[in-house]
Amino acid sequence: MGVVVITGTGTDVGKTVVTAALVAGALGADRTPAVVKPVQTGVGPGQPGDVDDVRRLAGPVTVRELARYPDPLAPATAAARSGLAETRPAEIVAAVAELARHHDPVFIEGAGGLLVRFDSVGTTLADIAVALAAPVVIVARAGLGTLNETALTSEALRARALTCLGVVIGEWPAEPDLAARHNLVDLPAAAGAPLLGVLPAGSGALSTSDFVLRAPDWLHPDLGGRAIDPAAGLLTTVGDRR
Ligand SMILES: Nc1ncnc2c1ncn2[C@@H]1O[C@H](COP(=O)(O)OP(=O)(O)OP(=O)(O)O)[C@@H](O)[C@H]1O
Ligand SMILES: C[C@H](N)[C@H](N)CCCCCC(=O)O
Ligand SMILES: [Mg+2]
Repeated sequence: MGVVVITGTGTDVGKTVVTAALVAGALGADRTPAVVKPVQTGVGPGQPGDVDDVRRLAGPVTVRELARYPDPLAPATAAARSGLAETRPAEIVAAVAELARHHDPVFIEGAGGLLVRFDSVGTTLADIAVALAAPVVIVARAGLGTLNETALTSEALRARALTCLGVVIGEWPAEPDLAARHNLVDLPAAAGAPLLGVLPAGSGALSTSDFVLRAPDWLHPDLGGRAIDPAAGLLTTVGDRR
């Protein structure tokens, strides 16, 4: 699998929970995953960041957080306000390359969506993916509005000749509305890539043992899971429109 970039259609879409599920799948398949969060914002010193959430859900796994800025903002802005040095892309690429010597896969979780700026030069997660020639997973919302957000993200990947492995829905509601149900069918078309996972709402609050046990059922084998069609059990509810 190598290095895989986990982006999202925005912030709070479930990238961290999805990353934890990917780690659980990889550990279950006797792989040696690691997770890099190049820049963590919105978290103060000593508070748990995204990589700590990954370990809380998926269990012990090698993680690296390269920089942290407390304001809940884009990394470039949060770095500028903090007065701390911003994080250079070469530093991120080098840290990932070093981890990839002993870990497979290495997941990189961005901050917010694909084109959020990491530094004052305008470096984005897309630039990091290009530098590492890494494929990308898009984490998307379930409901109304996700088709456009996902298509925009996918188009930005294509414009950079980046490979989109597929889309994962970060939080599938217990009672999906009409838009969410149809999005199971429409998201792959919007993305030009398959739907490779659906995480149920509440999965982020599971215990480690339950999360690890269940995670493979949310993901396609291409992402280390065992669900041939992650939407299969949910698709039966789409019938009421047609
Ligand atoms: N499947 C899920 N089950 C339960 N809670 C979820 C799920 N997906 C997301 N959440 C919750 O939604 C919020 C956002 O999730 P998450 O932190 O994974 O977003 P993110 O895309 O990683 O955001 P960021 O850009 O800050 O990294 C969190 O409060 C998380 O607990
Ligand atoms: C603070 C938040 N949870 C993320 N870490 C950063 C999200 C930046 C989003 C910027 C934007 O797209 O407007
Ligand atoms: Mg996150």
